[in-house]
Amino acid sequence: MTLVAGVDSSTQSCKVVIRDAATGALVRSGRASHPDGTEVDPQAWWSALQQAIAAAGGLDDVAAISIAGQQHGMVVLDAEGRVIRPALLWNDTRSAGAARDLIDEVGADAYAERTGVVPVASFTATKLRWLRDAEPEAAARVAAVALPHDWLTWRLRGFGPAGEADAPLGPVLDELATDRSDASGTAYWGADGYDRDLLERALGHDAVLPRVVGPADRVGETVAGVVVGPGAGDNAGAALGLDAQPGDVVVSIGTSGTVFAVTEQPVADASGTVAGFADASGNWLPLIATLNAARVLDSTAGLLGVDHAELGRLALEAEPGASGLVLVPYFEGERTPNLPDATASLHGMTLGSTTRPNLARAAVEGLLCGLADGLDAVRGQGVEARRVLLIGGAAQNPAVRAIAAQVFDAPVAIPAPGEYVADGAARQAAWALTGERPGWVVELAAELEPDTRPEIRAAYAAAAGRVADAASAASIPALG
Ligand SMILES: Nc1ncnc2c1ncn2[C@@H]1O[C@H](COP(=O)(O)OP(=O)(O)O)[C@@H](O)[C@H]1O
Ligand SMILES: O=C(CO)[C@@H](O)[C@H](O)COP(=O)(O)O
Repeated sequence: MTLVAGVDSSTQSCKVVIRDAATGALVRSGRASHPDGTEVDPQAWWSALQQAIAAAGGLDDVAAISIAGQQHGMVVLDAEGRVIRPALLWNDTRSAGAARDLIDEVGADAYAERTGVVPVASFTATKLRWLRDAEPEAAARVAAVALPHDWLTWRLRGFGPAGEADAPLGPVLDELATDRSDASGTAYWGADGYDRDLLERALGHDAVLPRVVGPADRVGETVAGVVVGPGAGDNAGAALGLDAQPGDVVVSIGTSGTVFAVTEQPVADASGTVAGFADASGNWLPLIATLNAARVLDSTAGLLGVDHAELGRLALEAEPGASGLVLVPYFEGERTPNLPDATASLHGMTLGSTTRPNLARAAVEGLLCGLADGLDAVRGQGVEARRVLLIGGAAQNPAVRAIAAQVFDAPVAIPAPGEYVADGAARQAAWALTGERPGWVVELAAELEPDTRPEIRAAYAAAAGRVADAASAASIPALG
């Protein structure tokens, strides 16, 4: 049996799956946690990757590996291959002002046309601009800019800072490599490749960027001779892992909430709502992302003093609409809509509505309504949604599944529990190894017909609209 490995180095953890290259059967798996915070030393990801590989039984009998990972994180390296400062992650909003500055200088239309995206705080370019302005000495030392999966792939192949025992090949920056999907989340890459003018505007000078290789290209080998594939951004990895087809819209509820589909044509939304990313198969991946997803439930469960199972039971005890209680869940600011400084708010509190079941339900409804707005936006770019494929940690919750069928106006299919980002990376590893895209079958655990309750989204839209109005009123300077 030929084995391949796939990795998801995500925000909260590193997951490794090892599968039979021929059938896709899961042979073994492992995971390790990542530190909390929106600023993380990449060394923690490297340690977690090694722990997760060990927990999955190691790579001695594995023929190929690919790494998918959280998108956009800024990993800056000096000329000796050392990480200059902790990486700023996709959910770090300190670069919101830098995003506005870049749009003012370049224009939203020009950004959308050149890169498929309009900068928001999540994207790498804005983090580089923040570095240039806030930490100019660090910015001046930047010799190369990588993303989390690019850097891990480089380290796995034996490159790294000079003198490190686990980096025998040293700091060869030109050996950094990536794929289209992750490059497309930088806001300095477009269909024609890197846009060096946009990189220099952001960072203040040119730098080595990872070579962008094709979806099935090998980027090299590990020191032990395991073939290494290009890797991918995590959402593109999930689309590949699910083998998403036209008509499938994937909704992922992990640390981020994302809504995306694979399309043959690129998207350029100058409003910036839908990001026109690339996918991991040579196509495109229009996507919206929210900053507040599974952790809305983590937080609400903590507040109620219950575990996820009990939170779900409570939520299903309440009526649709939670008797008027609405949670607008912008705990970490928000990206869609673009409200980086927002905080979460609870609306419709009365003596009658303020119950534990209603609060549990309002949390689930709030996070799903944000994603339903995202589904509308993705559809607005011409994407057809014949069904929603619901994945990510929170998709395991029965209340999330049932309420998804009430909030989304399309059938909801729940793939069998699995790590679809890591699975996509494993498919890519098999593709790089054999030259053929695997045809592994994805099983469904459940299929739910729409049970649409429009009152849920109507109440949410009213409350979220008030939050957006208050934010824009606060940003208008007073007269006189
Ligand atoms: N049954 C559940 N109900 C609700 N949330 C859950 C459940 N199981 C896991 N989660 C949450 O899902 C998140 C992890 O999901 P995952 O897709 O692995 O995220 P990421 O890939 O961003 O690290 C955690 O916040 C975890 O608490
Ligand atoms: O910013 C985005 C997509 O644009 C996020 O989807 C990140 O890629 C983080 O993913 P998870 O850790 O939530 O899977």
